[in-house]
Amino acid sequence: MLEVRGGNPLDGTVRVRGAKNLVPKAMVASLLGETPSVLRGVPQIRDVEIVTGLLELHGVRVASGPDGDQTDGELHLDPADVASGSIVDIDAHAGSSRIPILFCGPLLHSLGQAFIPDLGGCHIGDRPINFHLDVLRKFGAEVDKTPGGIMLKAHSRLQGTKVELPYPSVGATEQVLLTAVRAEGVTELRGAAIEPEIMDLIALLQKMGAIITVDTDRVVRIEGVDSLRGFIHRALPDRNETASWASAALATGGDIFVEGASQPELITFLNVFRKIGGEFDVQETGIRFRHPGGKLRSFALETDVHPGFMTDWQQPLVVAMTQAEGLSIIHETVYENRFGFTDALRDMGAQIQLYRECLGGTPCRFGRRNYQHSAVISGPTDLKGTRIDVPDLRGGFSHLIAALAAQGTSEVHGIELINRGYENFLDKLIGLGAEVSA
Ligand SMILES: CC(=O)N[C@H]1[C@@H](OP(=O)(O)OP(=O)(O)OC[C@H]2O[C@@H](n3ccc(=O)[nH]c3=O)[C@H](O)[C@@H]2O)O[C@H](CO)[C@@H](O)[C@@H]1O
Ligand SMILES: C=C(OP(=O)(O)O)C(=O)O
Repeated sequence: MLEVRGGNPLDGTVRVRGAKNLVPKAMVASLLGETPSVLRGVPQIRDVEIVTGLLELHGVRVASGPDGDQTDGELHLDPADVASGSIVDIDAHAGSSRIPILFCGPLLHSLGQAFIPDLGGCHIGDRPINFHLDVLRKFGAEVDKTPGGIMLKAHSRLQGTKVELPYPSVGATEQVLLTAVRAEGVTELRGAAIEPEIMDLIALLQKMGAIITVDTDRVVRIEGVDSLRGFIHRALPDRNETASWASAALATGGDIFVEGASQPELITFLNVFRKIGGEFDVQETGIRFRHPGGKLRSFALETDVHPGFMTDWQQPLVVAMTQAEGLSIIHETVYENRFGFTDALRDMGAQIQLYRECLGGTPCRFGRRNYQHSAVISGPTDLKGTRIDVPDLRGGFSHLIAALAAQGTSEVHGIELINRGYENFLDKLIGLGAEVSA
């Protein structure tokens, strides 16, 4: 439990390192190499710990670089002794993260079999894995669902195939990439996701010797090769953590320099940030975000796949939007159930109404299906401290920002969920002047 005394602007500098949505996947990719890999910019977050544990269970030696992992976050990954882990030990990771599903392709190539525990991740919708399993079957894998997870077998080398994703899923695109690079023959993927973290994964796989072409219209072609070598790679910075700190600056009337933030992956976010009334300054070593004083402006937006407005930015920004003048509208088109965190904001005094209709120009998969996936926020409203139970990663960070923007004291329970994607967030908050005590 964290006690948060709100009402003061957050002011100062925080540093972001490698992206939560790339680093654990890059670690999985090291399984594909015949020589060791070096990954830099690795943050100390729970998802990295989970994947480290899973890799070690499969015989990969994982060690920090010469400076520990303090400055450069360097990780050495040596897959020389890859072996099947014990199902009981692997199963202990059930429900921990979404990354285990990406072990399928690399383990099938190395060992001909894989056991994948049930996935975890944020509870923001059903999050099925049907695309992943369909794709793996197309490559020739035998897939059996068991009570504790999924058992996969490859009786011979996996074969390149043609895949068309019904929706540009990030994870399913990564599944195809990590499987196709060592399959026999060519794989053509249509309907691919093209998020910056996927492009960074492709860059890393290319360093390993993979042959991957990204064509127009979400088409990716992969020519399978017989073997790959290890990589040396610096992970792209975490654009989602950056957007979270930017929203924290706006919500609390503060001024935060995010060291390590990179502009190109944030163009869409920066446009919205400016339109709402926030100011930013892109510098050589990062981006400064600040509330310039005066009133914030309401705004209507729809979340979407890249290059649209990233769904993971939505939750922290909603907190800032409770401070904007007039009606703001958010249509969530990626997840059917990502507004649960607004209950706590309403308890704090925010005026947020949820709707089942698509409140935006883009008809989405959730229209007429009884999901509350649009929100109307009426502001500005004063927020007051309350007791909050953290529901998930971004929702939890958003609740912290709300507690810091609120008058009075809040009790925030379950903050350990936030560690899954925000490195040292408590120290960072304290460094920004937040009054928090555990
Ligand atoms: C670890 C990681 O990188 N997580 C990110 C990744 O999640 P993740 O890779 O899980 O998200 P996806 O892009 O796969 O999911 C998008 C949508 O597709 C649906 N879907 C997905 C797979 C499938 O087999 N069947 C299916 O129906 C999902 O339920 C969801 O509605 O991309 C999301 C969308 O940018 C981000 O919010 C997450 O932060
Ligand atoms: C939804 C998220 O993550 P995950 O896919 O790991 O649950 C997120 O980072 O906001």
